[in-house]
Amino acid sequence: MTPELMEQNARHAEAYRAAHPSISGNTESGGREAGFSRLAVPGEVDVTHGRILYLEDVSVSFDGFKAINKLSLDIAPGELRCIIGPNGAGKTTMMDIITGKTRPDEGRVFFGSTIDLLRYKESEIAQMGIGRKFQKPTVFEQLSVFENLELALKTNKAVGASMVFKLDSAQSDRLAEVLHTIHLSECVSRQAGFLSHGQKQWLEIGMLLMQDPKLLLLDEPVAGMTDEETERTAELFLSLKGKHSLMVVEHDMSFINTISDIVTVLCDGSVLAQGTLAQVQSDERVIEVYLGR
Ligand SMILES: Nc1ncnc2c1ncn2[C@@H]1O[C@H](COP(=O)(O)OP(=O)(O)OP(=O)(O)O)[C@@H](O)[C@H]1O
Repeated sequence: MTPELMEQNARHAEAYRAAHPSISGNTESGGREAGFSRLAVPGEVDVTHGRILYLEDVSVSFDGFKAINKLSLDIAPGELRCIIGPNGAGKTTMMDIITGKTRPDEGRVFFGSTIDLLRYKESEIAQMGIGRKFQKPTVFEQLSVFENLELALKTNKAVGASMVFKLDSAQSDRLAEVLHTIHLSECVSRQAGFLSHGQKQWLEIGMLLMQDPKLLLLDEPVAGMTDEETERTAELFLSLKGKHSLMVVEHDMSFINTISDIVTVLCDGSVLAQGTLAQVQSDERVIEVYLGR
């Protein structure tokens, strides 16, 4: 992480806090005011109440063990929310619930103000515009960067199951834009199997971006990356926020420091603390369970 990049985001966070004085370490709503607010349009996610994602009193147990325990959390449109917490805190399970992989025993999970995610299947939730990136990159190693991105469009229902697939000009433009965003314009013909670990992660993020997701859930995106790749990933995420909403689970505090506005600390399946990184880092409870003394 260069000092310039950290400084740049520190300035950004400062400006953000100045513009949103209601954000404090203890707000349940976190960065609710952080993003843009749009009028409700039929077929679009209704974010007129300033929330793209809303979880209320969500619980799930596995064999009697409460992995998620009355978890309440919300995210503003365009926000980049960082989630930290000790191993077993429930971070992955929370993402499983949002994406429909795991059904909670109780609670409410809404996408915007009107879409009750608990009524939909995992595939339907993905189609709605919630993209998920798991820790390990899962690109098609035999295919080129271009073909991987093209394939991401083919999986979009709107394209249909046509055997002969040709990009229209809008799709070509989108692909070029995504290539640029993920810093892979120069590797467009390279076979994905020959990319570095970081480049594979960016390619997979690019595949999600091809479908223009409204919300991106990213699980430990910089694990295994070099310092330079981590830095470029920070730049990438900062460039995505505002256009997309992002939820990033990470353990790398330097990375979190560079990208975060609001950090939510999960512990024992619920929110232990929330605020700027500096606020949660000085919270005795967080130091006790996660950051160490
Ligand atoms: N399908 C399952 N069956 C049984 N227990 C589970 C299941 N999924 C998760 N758990 C348990 O729930 C708790 C929360 O797990 P989860 O993977 O969500 O934590 P996490 O915060 O993502 O941890 P890490 O940082 O290690 O990835 C853990 O104790 C885990 O063992």
